[in-house]
Amino acid sequence: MQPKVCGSAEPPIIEVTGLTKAFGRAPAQRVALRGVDLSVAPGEWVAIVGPSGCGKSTLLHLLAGLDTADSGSVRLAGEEISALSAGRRALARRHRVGLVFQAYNLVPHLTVQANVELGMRVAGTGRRATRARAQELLDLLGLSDVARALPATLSGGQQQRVAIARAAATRPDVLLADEPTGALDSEATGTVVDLLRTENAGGRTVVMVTHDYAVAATADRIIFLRDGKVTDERRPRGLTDRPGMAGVSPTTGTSAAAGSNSGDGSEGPEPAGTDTGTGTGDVDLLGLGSW
Ligand SMILES: Nc1ncnc2c1ncn2[C@@H]1O[C@H](COP(=O)(O)OP(=O)(O)OP(=O)(O)O)[C@@H](O)[C@H]1O
Repeated sequence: MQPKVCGSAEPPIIEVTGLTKAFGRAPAQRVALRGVDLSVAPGEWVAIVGPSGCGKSTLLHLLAGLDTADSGSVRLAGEEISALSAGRRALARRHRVGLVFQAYNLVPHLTVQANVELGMRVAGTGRRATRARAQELLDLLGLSDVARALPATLSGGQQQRVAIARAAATRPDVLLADEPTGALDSEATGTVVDLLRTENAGGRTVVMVTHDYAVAATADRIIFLRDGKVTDERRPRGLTDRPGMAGVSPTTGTSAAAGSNSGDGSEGPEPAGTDTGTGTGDVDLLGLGSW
């Protein structure tokens, strides 16, 4: 499936206007979002990047309906979720959204497999289909060996992959992922990016927050957030030219984004020879300056 672009005839699956959010009260108030507008087309893959504390996770939480904004609107598939009660927001989320939290939020007393199956069971998916889908994701993410283990016995990277498998399991319309590769080495990062690409190709809209230049560069579009505002957006490569991350090391700098521009008018990466991303912020994959 060809990723779609905002501005296409189809209405956006996510539409955010004038979103503001602050925490606490003056003088200790922290303003997280200061009027964010964002449209995401169905089937699009968007990366949200920006410095620590600029509001990325807050935005993701509001998109998921986990929290409410002080003002502004969040429409998910045309439904104004900011106006819903917490219970109705939870229902909208359950039907449409898969969430990968920064803290994973796995259920500690359930095995890896049971965690991955959880959403499907809640949704009433049949037993055989549930097993098959869980097995497929565990295989893809290299977790089959730990299917019967409890989350606490896994490494951080393994737990992160379980969280991703759980979020993707129900084939939600929208996958929202907060730092989905934050705890992973370069090989596992490639595996997760490949999985996100597969899910995206299957029609899922993906919105991910990331600090990793190379991971951001795999998206159709990168949104830059700073001080609670969208300051820029870029298309790291042509929409018809989506080189894989498999075999590409985001930590050694041979990035997917170092491929050629497709010449379709989208904004290309820095020319070959430019240092590529490491996730440590020491080189500048897209010529973006510091985030
Ligand atoms: N529950 C909360 N209570 C108080 N302040 C909060 C809360 N959540 C976020 N903030 C504040 O809102 C601002 C934005 O936080 P947010 O977590 O959205 O940033 P971020 O860009 O995701 O950061 P990071 O990259 O470090 O995860 C920060 O100043 C943060 O301290």
